[in-house]
Amino acid sequence: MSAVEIDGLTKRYGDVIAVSELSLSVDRGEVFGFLGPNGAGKSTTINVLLGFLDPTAGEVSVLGTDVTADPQSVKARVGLLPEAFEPVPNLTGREHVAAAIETKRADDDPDALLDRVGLAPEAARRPADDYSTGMFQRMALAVALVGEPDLLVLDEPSAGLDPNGVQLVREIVREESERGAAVFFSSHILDEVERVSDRVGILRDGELTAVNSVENLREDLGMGSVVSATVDAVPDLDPIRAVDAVTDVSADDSIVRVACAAPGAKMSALRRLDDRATVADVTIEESSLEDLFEAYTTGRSGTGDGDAGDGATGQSGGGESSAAGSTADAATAGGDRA
Ligand SMILES: Nc1ncnc2c1ncn2[C@@H]1O[C@H](COP(=O)(O)OP(=O)(O)OP(=O)(O)O)[C@@H](O)[C@H]1O
Repeated sequence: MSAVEIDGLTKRYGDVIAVSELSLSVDRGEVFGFLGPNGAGKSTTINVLLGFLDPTAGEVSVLGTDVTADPQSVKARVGLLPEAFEPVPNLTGREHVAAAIETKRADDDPDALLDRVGLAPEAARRPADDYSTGMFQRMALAVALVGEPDLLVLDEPSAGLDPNGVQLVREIVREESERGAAVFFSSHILDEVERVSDRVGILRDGELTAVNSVENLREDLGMGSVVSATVDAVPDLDPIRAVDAVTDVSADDSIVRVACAAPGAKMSALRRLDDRATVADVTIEESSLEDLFEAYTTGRSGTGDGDAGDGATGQSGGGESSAAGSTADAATAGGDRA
């Protein structure tokens, strides 16, 4: 059974189509990165997923339950880190987490959760409305983790975090996925998404233009990698150009650069080069998720023959919406709050 199954989701706000005919599934234990420019429809999708908004059309089931029919039982099994989590005035960080544990009828130790997200005990005893953005984000993450949820929905989990915090989020996402939870998260930090996601979905004007692993998206667009090899003398390069999925070969005095559209081409090209010259050093530069993101959200493909914007797997329509966030949302979904 999938953790998330979205079938033909459309959400309209009056004349605005925020999400259109979006279909998507996320497996248990999978880390799914949800990307898209501002206003693409990410928060709208998340809000529907969690039962905060009703779909205009389509079906959404979470952990095998129809969200529209039974939003409460879905919320009880989901941990949510909303885009905007508003603190309860004067409530300490620890009290926020304790309230979430009570709301979810979970048996977590609040101190252990706060320790896991790196919020020091002294800080946890201070009112959360005095927290820095990063401290607040750590507390909100602890709230999301309450009750070992089967699905974690994280809207911009690294917003406001320092590099150590970003690294911590990555570790927690991995641990949760290893425990068997699905993780559905949106982020504008593409490096983070690439490091942690099994697959990514890219939304553009409410339409899902691509769903795949980053590696496969690179391959689809022909935006693979560039192998740069330092050689003693540049040989005839035609045999290297003849390797399958090699899209370009160039050289200067001692460096041969080979653009590869598929992972397998790198070693084949290198072997041929090594047969014809002495290779002293090699570096490999992968096209970044930034490049892919640009290609899929503007229709501009970087180097390859791929046709960005056609949609590798997904579909949907355009729009934008409001975020799932807020204290109340976290309370009901992931659970906290007094
Ligand atoms: N309550 C609303 N009423 C009317 N239009 C809305 C409403 N909420 C969102 N929209 C529209 O739906 C579209 C999708 O917005 P949404 O917030 O889902 O995008 P997003 O991808 O989450 O953006 P961001 O990255 O900026 O958070 C936007 O064009 C927005 O104008």
